[in-house]
Amino acid sequence: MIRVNSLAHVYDKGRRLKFPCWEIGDMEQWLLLGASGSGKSTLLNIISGLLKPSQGAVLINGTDLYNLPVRGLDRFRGRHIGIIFQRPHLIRSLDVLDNLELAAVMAGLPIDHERNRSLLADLGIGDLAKNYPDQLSQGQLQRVSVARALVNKPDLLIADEPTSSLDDENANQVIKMLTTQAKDNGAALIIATHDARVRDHLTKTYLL
Ligand SMILES: Nc1ncnc2c1ncn2[C@@H]1O[C@H](COP(=O)(O)OP(=O)(O)OP(=O)(O)O)[C@@H](O)[C@H]1O
Repeated sequence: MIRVNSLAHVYDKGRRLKFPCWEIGDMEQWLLLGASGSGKSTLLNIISGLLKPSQGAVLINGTDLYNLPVRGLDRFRGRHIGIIFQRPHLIRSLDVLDNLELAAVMAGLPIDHERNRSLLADLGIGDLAKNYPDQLSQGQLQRVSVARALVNKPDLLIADEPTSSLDDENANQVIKMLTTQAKDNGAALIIATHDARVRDHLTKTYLL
C-alpha cells in the first residue's frame, strides 16, 4: 500500500504545487492525469524518492521514504520501486542482460539470472540479451526499460509519459505490456500521461 499525505512542493522562486492525498492499494493500476505543468513529473519524482517534498510524507508499506537516511532511501527505492523514464537511461557500455543485473547490484540484491532471462523472454526480447543499447530500436529499448524496472520485483511500477511519441498501434502495445507486466509481477502501476488514448485502458484516475 502506498500513501501520499498532505504533499506540497515549492521549487526555487516557483509557485506552490499542492497534491491531494492518494492511497494506492496492492496491485492497483492508476492513471495520473493533469495538464502540462500541473506537477505530474514532480509528484512522480517525490513518490519515487528522488525529490524531497517541501511538505508532507510518502509511505510505502508503512515506510516513510523521507525519514530514511540517503543511502537507505536509494536502496529502498531500488528494491520497491521500478521506474520507466520517458527516455531509457541504459548504460551504453553494458549489454542488455548486464544492464538488468546492474539494477539488482545497485539495490544490494543477488543477481537472479533465470528471472532476468525470463523477463526478457516475456517482453519478447529474449534474443537481444547480449546486444548493446545502441543496437536496439526505440521500441526495444523501451521494453528493456520495463524489464529493468521489474528486475527487483518492485511493489510499484511507475511510467512517465510512456506513449507520447508513439503511433496508435505502438501506444496500445505499450499500455498492454505495462498493465500485464505489473499484474504478472504483483506490482501496483502508475502511468502519468496526457495521452487521451491511454485513458480507456485504466479505470482509476488521480487528477492534478
Ligand atoms: N527543477 C525545477 N525547477 C523549477 N521549477 C520547476 C522544476 N521542475 C518543474 N518546475 C515547475 O513546476 C511546475 C510543474 O512541473 P512538472 O514538470 O512537474 O509538470 P508536468 O505536469 O509533469 O508537466 P508536463 O506534462 O509538461 O511534463 C511547472 O510550473 C514547472 O515549470
